[in-house]
Amino acid sequence: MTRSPVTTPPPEADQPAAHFDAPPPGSALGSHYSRCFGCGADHPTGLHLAAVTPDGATVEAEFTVGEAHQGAPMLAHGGVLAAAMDEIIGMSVWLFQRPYVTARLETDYVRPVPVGTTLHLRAWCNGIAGRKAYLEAEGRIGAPDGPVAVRAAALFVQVDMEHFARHGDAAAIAAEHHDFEVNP
Ligand SMILES: CCCCCCCCCC(=O)SCCNC(=O)CCNC(=O)[C@H](O)C(C)(C)COP(=O)(O)OP(=O)(O)OC[C@H]1O[C@@H](n2cnc3c(N)ncnc32)[C@H](O)[C@@H]1OP(=O)(O)O
Repeated sequence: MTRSPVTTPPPEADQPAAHFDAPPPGSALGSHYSRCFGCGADHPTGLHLAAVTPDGATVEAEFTVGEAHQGAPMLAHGGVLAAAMDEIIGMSVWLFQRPYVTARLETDYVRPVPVGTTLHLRAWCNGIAGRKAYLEAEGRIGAPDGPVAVRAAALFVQVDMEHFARHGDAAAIAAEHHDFEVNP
């Protein structure tokens, strides 16, 4: 992965550890918002990613590129692929049971991804320093050990729930959302 210093954990970063209340190994993570473009079941044209954590430390999901996702003829749009990477990384910080948002997302496009391809997405955290989480993801063609098509590195920053309540409906967020434990 070509990564800038912004998405590289500093030497003093802590090793990430899942929250005691995080989804256990082998379980599905569910959607963080039903109308989310990345994971919401109610989004009419979204990516509909459904992530699982096989081990409590990484998350995985599959994304099949459809005709609605084209950039060049019969090839996936780079922005859609970046959205998929953002989403799978966003799901991986769920393991910490704290609200984070993307501050920076860096993406390497390694191979073209034709319509009809199933990308196997995987994300994990490389370190946490204060409010900052340093994360990475990859998308492989056709199988979990298939050729890498996309890589991403990201800096996510922890926020409080007010961040979302300022623009969304606070009651609706509370009704469908996990109760994040901000001070475990
Ligand atoms: C209901 C639950 C829903 C769950 C949501 C899942 C989301 C899925 C992923 C997404 O798509 S999120 C949507 C896209 N992202 C955004 O809309 C975030 C927009 N940006 C912001 O809201 C603010 O800029 C941000 C919260 C990221 C930071 O603002 P703050 O005022 O809270 O913090 P500050 O600016 O002091 O930055 C904190 C630290 O992060 C660093 N930082 C922030 N943004 C950075 C950046 N872009 N690049 C590099 N460093 C950055 C900043 O330098 C600083 O470092 P130090 O602590 O070392 O001084």
